[in-house]
This record gives sequence, structure tokens and C-alpha cells, in this order.
Amino acid sequence: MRRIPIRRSTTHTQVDPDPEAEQRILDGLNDKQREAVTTTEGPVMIIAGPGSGKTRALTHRIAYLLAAGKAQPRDILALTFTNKAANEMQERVEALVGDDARGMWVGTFHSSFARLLRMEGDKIGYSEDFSIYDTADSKRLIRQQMKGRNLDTDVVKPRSVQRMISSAKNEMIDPQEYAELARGDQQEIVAEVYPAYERALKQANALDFDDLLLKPIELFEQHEDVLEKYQTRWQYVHIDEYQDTNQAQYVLARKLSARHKNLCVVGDDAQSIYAFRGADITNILNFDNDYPDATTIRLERNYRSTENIIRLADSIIEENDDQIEKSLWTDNAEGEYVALMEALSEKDEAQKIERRVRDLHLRDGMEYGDFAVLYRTNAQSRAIEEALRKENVPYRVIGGTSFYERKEIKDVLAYLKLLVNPNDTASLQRVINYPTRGIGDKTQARLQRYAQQHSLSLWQAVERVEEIETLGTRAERAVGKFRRLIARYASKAGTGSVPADELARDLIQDAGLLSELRKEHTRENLQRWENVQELISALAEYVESTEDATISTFLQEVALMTDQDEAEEGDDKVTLMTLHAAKGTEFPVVFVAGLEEGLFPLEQATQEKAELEEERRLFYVGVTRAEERLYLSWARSRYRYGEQTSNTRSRFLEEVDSDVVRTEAGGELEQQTDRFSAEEGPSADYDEMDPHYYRQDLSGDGGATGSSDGLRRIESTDGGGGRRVVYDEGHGEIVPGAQVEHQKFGRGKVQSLEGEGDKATAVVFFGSDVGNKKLKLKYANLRVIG
Ligand SMILES: Nc1ncnc2c1ncn2[C@@H]1O[C@H](COP(=O)(O)OP(=O)(O)OP(=O)(O)O)[C@@H](O)[C@H]1O
Ligand SMILES: [Mg+2]
Repeated sequence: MRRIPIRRSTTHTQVDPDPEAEQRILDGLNDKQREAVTTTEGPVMIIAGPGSGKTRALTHRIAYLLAAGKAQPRDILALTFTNKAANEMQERVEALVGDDARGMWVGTFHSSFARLLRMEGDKIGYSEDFSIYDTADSKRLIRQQMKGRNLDTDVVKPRSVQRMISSAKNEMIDPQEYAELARGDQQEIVAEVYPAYERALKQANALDFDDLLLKPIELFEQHEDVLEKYQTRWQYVHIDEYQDTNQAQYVLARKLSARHKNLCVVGDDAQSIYAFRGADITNILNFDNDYPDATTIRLERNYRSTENIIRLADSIIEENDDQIEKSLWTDNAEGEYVALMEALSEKDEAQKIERRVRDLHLRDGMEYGDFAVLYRTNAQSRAIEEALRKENVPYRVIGGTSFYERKEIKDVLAYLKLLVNPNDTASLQRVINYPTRGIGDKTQARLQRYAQQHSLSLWQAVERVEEIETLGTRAERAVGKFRRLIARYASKAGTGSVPADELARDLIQDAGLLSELRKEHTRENLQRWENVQELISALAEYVESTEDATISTFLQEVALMTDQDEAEEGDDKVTLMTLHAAKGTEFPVVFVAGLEEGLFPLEQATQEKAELEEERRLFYVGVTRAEERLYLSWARSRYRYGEQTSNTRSRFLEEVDSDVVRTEAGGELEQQTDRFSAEEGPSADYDEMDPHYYRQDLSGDGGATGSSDGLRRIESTDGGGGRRVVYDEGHGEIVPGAQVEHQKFGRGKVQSLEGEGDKATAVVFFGSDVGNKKLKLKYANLRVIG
């Protein structure tokens, strides 16, 4: 079932000072982190590399403020990058203070300020039920405005206009200023459409994504008292991933912390990857200047990755010129070499990834949930999905054709949006004649013209259909029928007499959506029908689990979901996502796929140094998600845009520190051709993979201890602090130093042991030809020979 982030109740709770909790919170940190946590007053910037515990420090800081009695939950604002990260933060804080910490505002910028606008937006002319427009909705509105002005949408595409308006908004350039600055035909057109688009949004009681940040600024500027209220309330303001804030976010942070001056930002300039969406790296670079009394704290110890992964990451980012000097060290083990995988095609690449996943799963007992496959473009997921599906490896894809972007889902959502906000023109246009109900293009154009002439919203024109003389009786009747349908359900939704999910179910039935999907018995239609059912289930679950749930709050949650939030939690699946979506996450095993010139870095980004550096930072973000193992892969040929392209390795691969990289065994590419073109299926040569990329010098000595319960317990030190390894007698005398025999690899000597029960593994050295192998004892069938 779809997971909708649960809306936090606004109930305020009190947290009493708790010295024990305070100690516990500080115990889980190193000195630098402790400094970050206890420097509670004044502006603080924590700047540090990936995996150094920035997010952890931020979370502990909030918990510390509560436990030390410096703040109550309601005094705290924390802004994160995804709703998922926000939920995690909320949960961890609660776990740390051992109490519920409701009343904190923890969320993304967009969801926090959407919430604020629901509460205060009436002061600048938005009713509480405003709609949030995504890019597609915005484009629809822009197209309509262009058509109304006889602007050729083939010459300048609504999509480009939408992008240009969005960039302008990101830089806080309003329509008037834009008109003054506009140069050249294209900008002149945008200058004409921009103010019309703004008016149309307002008329639709709708806000686009950029507005969710701009309107609060407008609100704060026009209503000093509202700003003061929140400035006073939020004594402590926190921002994670500060390197990716844009101008509007910068202004909001500044305004909100102006009174108490307790602004704590956390970030890493080397991980700034959203300049293309208006993020402004100078926000973090200039923090010291903007807040002259700021304390800057640097964290230097990486807790996440092996030494080899960090070495590789360092060698990547070194190539960039513009960055704050940082050093990163780790106490973690050296770890495996970073593996370079060369493939013939995207299909071959996908198969190789799938094999590695299964290999590590079966042999090393890694869970499927331990793996992430990262790529530059969404389209790359297809081949990987196919390979995984073929071998029944469970996976999830984050982002891409996200559930909530599917046509049938957007149709249902548009109906629901209309109930809440009938003036929502984009939604109305979407469903007014879907399913077909005799309100064709001509009728719609007439309604539209009438609306424009009388300065009405499209819905208001629908309401006055009887007065529109240009419409024939048939059209009038059809529009009238539709109006009654929407009005009936809108009033039901308004009274709240019927549970939201029930109402939605009845509405889509009455609107003819379900029968439309059942009309033709195709697989696609069946899938769509199921998706619609799933949406209703998600709504039902949301209603059940959320206080004060309404269709309106549900729609808001859906509109503000970020790619990462859609992931269903708790199940053991390989995660597939773009490098952008991977920010802030970590996985034991990471694959970065498609390292080819033109794809990563993207062709378009290779001309300008600044863009190339952003691609490189994206690569840096990708590799630093890995905890234990990292695979880099590229394919000699690949289908892109319907054509077979022939590729060379990415320049990024030439730049990395080759000392920590090993090309995967499997011989020359020619040999690989033989291997993979054979019809034997991927599992056939499963056993003979890659003896070379395991490190020879995996340390680990240990000894056996007897015990009274009859089980033999074997302790091994694994470099990470002497974990106890326990398994039963069934495996024989498998202790470090024992001679064993494996069916395939022959004789070897046990080097070290790790894990427990079914997950117990041994590293065995099988001589210099085969090298070290890490084997899962449950499957390895090792025979002890001495
Ligand atoms: N003092 C610590 N002791 C033990 N583990 C830690 C400590 N600090 C951080 N960690 C662990 O290290 C990992 C990385 O931490 P975290 O995600 O906070 O890093 P980050 O700096 O935010 O990384 P990124 O830049 O990728 O967002 C996490 O698993 C975290 O729990
Ligand atoms: Mg982080």
C-alpha cells in the first residue's frame, strides 16, 4: 500500500528536563559533534563531508535542546530535504528524549510553508483549501494562457515558458521586474505570459511549487505581525542540506531566525547538486559573512564508509576547483577494493549488477534491502528492472514514473481537488470531459471565453452555464449535469458526513471513471483499475491513521511528496533510484551505473565548467552513499532515445584514484561476450565469479570458546570491535586457522568469521589463484579437513 507521510498532530506536549537523557544524547557523539550540539545559542554552521554525522548531530541537537530544558517542542523548527528524512528526525528525537515531542515543526521547506499558508494565507488572499500545482498543472495553465493570447505554442513551448518562469521565481524576480529585464523574443513572450499565469493561478486559488516559498515571504513582508508571531515562536531553527537551498529558502531562514538568532545549518558544499533547480551554493559559502558572529564547526570523521571508498571519493572531489577545504578520515576498515564493471550493453550491465546482488545475498547473507543501484537518468532503470525481475530479485524504484504521476491517479486526484477547490482550473480542465460526457473542445473554448470576458474562473462559468448564449442546448445540458455531480459531492465533502475514502469511491463510480477503465479488458486497463483501488486504500489508511484527516489534507500530503517518500518501508528490496534522489541516504552496497561520456556526465553538462563540476559532485554524492562495497559500471553500447549509441568510459573513471579500484575479473570483453551470449542463464556461472576483487589481507583472528549450552560459540574480531560470532556445531570445527575443503574452490584456510546463525560467514583463503572468498556457511558446505 502507498505510504502517505503521516501528518503530525498539532497537539503541543511538554518535555521536562531529563539529565539522564541529556547524557545519553551526548554519549552517542564525538567531541566535534558534541560541540555542535551544545553550542545552542547564536548562528551555527556545521560543514563537513558525507557520512560525518551531520544529520545525526542535528537530530541530537534538537533532542538535547529538549532534554536540557532549553526548549519545548513548539519552539523548534527543523527543515529537511524529504518528508522521509523529516519523519526519521521526528522519530529519532522522540526516541532520544524518551517522550513524545509533538508540536515541533519538522518537515520539508515546501510542506512546512504550505502548512503555514493554510493557516495564514487568507491574509494575502488564499483560502485554506488552495490547490498545489505540480509542473504538469502549471504547464496546462501556461498553455491555456498562451493560446488565449494567440502565442504559437510550437514556436515557444509551454514547457520552456514554465521553466523560465520557475527560474525567475527561484531568483525572486516578479513579473514586473522580469518585464524590465526581458531581452530577446523568447523572454519577451515569457514577460507577457508570466503576469497572466500569476493571475490565473490566483483565480484558481492555486499555488505552484515555487509559490509555496515565495508567498510566505510576501506574507511576512506585508504582515509584520505574522512574521513576528513565528519569529517569536521558533526559538531554534534548523536546516539540513543547507547547500541546496535557493534564494527564497535563504530569505525565509533569515527572516524566521532574525529574532532569536538561533539558526543552525548543516551542509556540505561538495554535495550541492541542485543548482539546475535554483539552489545557490553561495548560501553556504557566505554563511560566515551573512552571520558574522556564527560559529563554524567541522566534522572530520566519517562513520559511514570504508577507507577505500573514502579514498575514491576524495579523488573525485579533488578535481573540482570551487570548494571549501575539508578533510575526512575514518577509523573504519580499509575494506574491499572498489569494483569497476565493464559491460557490453545496458542489458549486460544490468545482468552483472543482478549477479552481484544475488552473489552477495546468497554468499554473504546480505539482505536485498542493503543494495542500492544509482543512475543518472530515470530511463536507465528499465534494463535493471528487467534483469532483477527475471531472477525474482525484489526491488523498488524510487521516483521516475511515480505512482502519483500516473494518468489514472492524476485523474482521480483531479476530481478530488475539484471537490475541495472547484476554482482549480487545471483540474477542471482535466476532467470536465473525461470520461467523455459531451463537453468537447468547442464547448470548453466557449466556457473559457465567457470566463475571460467576465473575469470568472472556469468553474464560475460552468456555474452560470444557462447564461452563456454561445452554447447549444445539448452542451448546456451536459455541462449542467457535470456541475450537479461536482456540487453534490463537494457539499458532501464539506459536511464531512461520509468518510473520505467512501466518498471518493462513490464519486469515481458516479463520474464513470471505473466503468471507463473496465470498458476494454486490456492488461493496462486492469493495472490502472488496480492502481485506482490502491489510491482509495491509501486514502482509507490515511484517514484512519491521521487526526483531523480530510480530503484536503490528503491532497496536500500527496502534492508535497518527494521522490523518496514514496518508498514503501520495511520490506527487503533492492532500491533503484537516481543519484539526485539518493542524497542523505546510505546503503551497505552501492552500484553507480552508466558511467559513460554523454550519460554521466550528461552531454549537456560538459560545456560549462560549473555544470561539469555539479555532475562531479553528483558522482561524489553517489559513491559516498556506500558503506561497505562500491561498484562502478559502464556499458560500451546503450539504447538511448531509441538509438543504439556506442560509448566511451566516463571521464570520471579516468580521474579516480586507481589504487583502490579493481576491474572485475571475467577476462577480456571478448570472453565476456561468450559468457553472456550463451543461453545458459545468469546463474550458471554464478560460482566462478570475481575471485580477484576480494582483498587478500582481510584481517581477523579469533578463538573458540566453549559454553555450557552445548553450542559452540566462536568469537572473532572483525576490526569493527570484536563482534561475537555464534553458530551451531552443525558446521563442524570451523574456526580461524582451520583447513577446509570447498566443492568448487578446493582446499583453503579459514581467515576469519563473522555474523550469526544463518548469516554466519567465513573468509577463506583458497590459494593465490582463487584468493580470499567470503562464504556464507549455511550454503558453502565446507568440509573440515584439519
Ligand atoms: N558519533 C557517531 N557514532 C557512531 N555512528 C555515527 C556517529 N555519527 C554518525 N554516525 C553514523 O554515521 C552514518 C552517517 O551519519 P549521517 O547520515 O548523520 O552523516 P551526514 O554527514 O549527514 O552524511 P550526508 O552528508 O551523506 O548527509 C550514520 O549511519 C550515523 O548513524
Ligand atoms: Mg545528512
